[in-house]
Amino acid sequence: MGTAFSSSSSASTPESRAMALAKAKEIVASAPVVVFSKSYCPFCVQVKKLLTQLGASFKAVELDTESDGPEIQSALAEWTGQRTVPNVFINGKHIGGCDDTIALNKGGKLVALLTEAGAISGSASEATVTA
Ligand SMILES: N[C@@H](CCC(=O)N[C@@H](CS)C(=O)NCC(=O)O)C(=O)O
Repeated sequence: MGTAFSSSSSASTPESRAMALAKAKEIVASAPVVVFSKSYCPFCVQVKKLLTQLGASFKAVELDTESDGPEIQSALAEWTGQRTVPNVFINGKHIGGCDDTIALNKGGKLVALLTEAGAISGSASEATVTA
């Protein structure tokens, strides 16, 4: 019989939520570019491909392969208001999802952000400009 106080190993508690949020923030601070992703997500594949094509280094965290992936995803939703993946951060700043990242690139702003963050070396981005 369940009670109002029954617990299970997967129940989220204020403590486990705080830990997941702290971990998400630690990951975001650990690299110039972080993509919270799921390995099977086509939008994630697209964003990772774009960053790779721009010559940017990035850290991808595949939430579907991490044991605490669901907790991290919930923490990200609480923190950024975005529950979907990809969830992209540049220089610690929340950028958004695939659409947002592509829009920044189309608007000509993504490379500058990536360069400022140190994810692309200046010469590499300039090397794409041909005579
Ligand atoms: N418009 C979003 C689409 C992202 C999206 O729909 N992602 C799916 C995975 S393919 C998602 O996060 N679904 C909810 C979930 O996996 O919990 C974007 O541009 O990033």
